[in-house]
Amino acid sequence: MLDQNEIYEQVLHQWIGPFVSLRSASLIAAGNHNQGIRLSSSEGDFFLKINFDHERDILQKEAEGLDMLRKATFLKVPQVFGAGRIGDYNYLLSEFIPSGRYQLDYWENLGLGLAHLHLSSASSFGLESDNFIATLHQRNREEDTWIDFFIEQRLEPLLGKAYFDRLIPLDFLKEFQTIYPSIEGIFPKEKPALVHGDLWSGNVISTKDGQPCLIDPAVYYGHREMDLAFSRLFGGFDSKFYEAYESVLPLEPGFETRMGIYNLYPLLVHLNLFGSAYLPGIERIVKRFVK
Ligand SMILES: Nc1ncnc2c1ncn2[C@@H]1O[C@H](COP(=O)(O)OP(=O)(O)OP(=O)(O)O)[C@@H](O)[C@H]1O
Repeated sequence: MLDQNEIYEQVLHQWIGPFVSLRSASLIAAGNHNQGIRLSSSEGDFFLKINFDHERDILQKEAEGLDMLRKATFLKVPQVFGAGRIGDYNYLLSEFIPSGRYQLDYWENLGLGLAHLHLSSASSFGLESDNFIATLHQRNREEDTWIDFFIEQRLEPLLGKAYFDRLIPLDFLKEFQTIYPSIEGIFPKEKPALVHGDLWSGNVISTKDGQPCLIDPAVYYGHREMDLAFSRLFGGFDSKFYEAYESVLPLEPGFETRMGIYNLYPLLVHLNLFGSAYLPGIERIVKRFVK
């Protein structure tokens, strides 16, 4: 049986070349579901993300998402070398991003770069295939309207899962669904925009040059305000980020009211992943929209 370093070296041989030799491997991130490992080699450093999911190609989908982001924005996104399975591991091998101190234009560039990303459009909301947000299956069946996509592909699957897993009672599931008609008219009509899909502060890291780098996406063509709402959920980004974004793509009036509705999705993600501590936040938003 191969030891861990031999497995890492095999991954390097497959994607970097037969000549590369591993010098060291160090665990730099032990997340909720994955491990992040810095591989130092004769060809430089690489970032290896692994998990032990036996059935699902979560990191293959993440690799595809990173590639889509890289093609659509001038922001830094790690280059992907490969993804797949070896032994029990599901892995993603990418460029290692050494970190540095934020430069003064960090937030401004992040705002401009996100706006650049959102200028990538498609003819419908969704994506050719499903992917994942953290370890949750994310449905992307294409829909012509944002409201249909948001309800059918985002809210309903996770609401149903939460009920099935006994995280919410039937009464609340029904109350939640009563708000659908009243939210129909609140979204500004916009073209589908390529979104990062999981845009919170932990998924933007600083490069050696102190510039923002996007990681860990859950991409699809959605309403661009999803990314902005999500970015405000856990503390928010610097105000320079929002100013720069709006200098390119201003928001329609009423975003503050709509924000809670968009954030029902990441809150449902958290409810399903981490449990009922996230339910009161969802209940508060739903109550505001119950007629
Ligand atoms: N390409 C990279 N180069 C260097 N470090 C990286 C790279 N990608 C991620 N990291 C580091 O690893 C950490 C975890 O990465 P990532 O968010 O992709 O993992 P995760 O398991 O999905 O995390 P979580 O469960 O917290 O969402 C990041 O916060 C960052 O510090």
